[in-house]
Amino acid sequence: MVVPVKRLRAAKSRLRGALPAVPHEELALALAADTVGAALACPAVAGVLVVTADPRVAAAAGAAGARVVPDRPDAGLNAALRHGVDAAVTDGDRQTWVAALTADLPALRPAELAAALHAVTTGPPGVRRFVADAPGTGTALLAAPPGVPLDPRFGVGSAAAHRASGAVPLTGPWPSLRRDVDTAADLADAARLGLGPATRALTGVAVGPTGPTAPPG
Ligand SMILES: Nc1nc2c(ncn2[C@@H]2O[C@H](COP(=O)(O)OP(=O)(O)OP(=O)(O)O)[C@@H](O)[C@H]2O)c(=O)[nH]1
Ligand SMILES: C=C(OP(=O)(O)O)C(=O)O
Repeated sequence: MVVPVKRLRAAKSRLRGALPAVPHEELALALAADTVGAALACPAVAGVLVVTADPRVAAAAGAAGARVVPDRPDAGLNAALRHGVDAAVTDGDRQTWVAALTADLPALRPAELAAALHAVTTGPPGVRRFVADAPGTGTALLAAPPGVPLDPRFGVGSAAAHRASGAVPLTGPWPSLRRDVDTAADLADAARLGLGPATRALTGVAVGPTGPTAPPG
């Protein structure tokens, strides 16, 4: 599972100011930490490889148990993913699926990721599959079977681009996988689903099945 993370000072620009009391880089780091933590906790994930040029992201991901490879300078997201997949396939099991997961999924639940990956890896052979984000325009997860290039086409309108490239969209009851956080409204939606520990610590809001509650005191 390859997780790309942009340099924190440039990451999540549309989210800047969403939590006025929190430095923006801390929020971007927390989103990535919760995404990586959920992927590492998912029994269906053999290993997590983070592609980043950011030293703080690299340190946190490495400490959590991910493998880290450096980004290609200024090459962009899809080049980072191709680089990460090359590293994963070279060092890992060539008979396994590879997948890309965006690093802005702070509500991600390991069980939902496992269920999605089960759907990804069953069905007609030889086909790339993807899970769109909640609006249906972007992509949260893209996966390729053994021997098939991932051919990532992330960016604006990536769901359509992935579909046009032959990847098959999957839908299922995986709201935490689809809830990427680009804006303050997305973060509120993620909080309603239940944030991971790093992002929850920054928001100071405990979120239960009935919705957000203010912290005590
Ligand atoms: N390694 C790496 N990851 C990237 C790069 N560009 C984007 N990403 C990651 O790709 C994922 C999806 O990107 P976006 O949702 O657009 O996130 P973003 O670029 O941080 O957010 P905006 O600044 O609001 O566009 C996130 O996990 C980003 O951290 C890049 O050049 N290199
Ligand atoms: C890069 C992507 O994220 P977003 O559209 O959320 O910026 C994508 O979905 O391909």
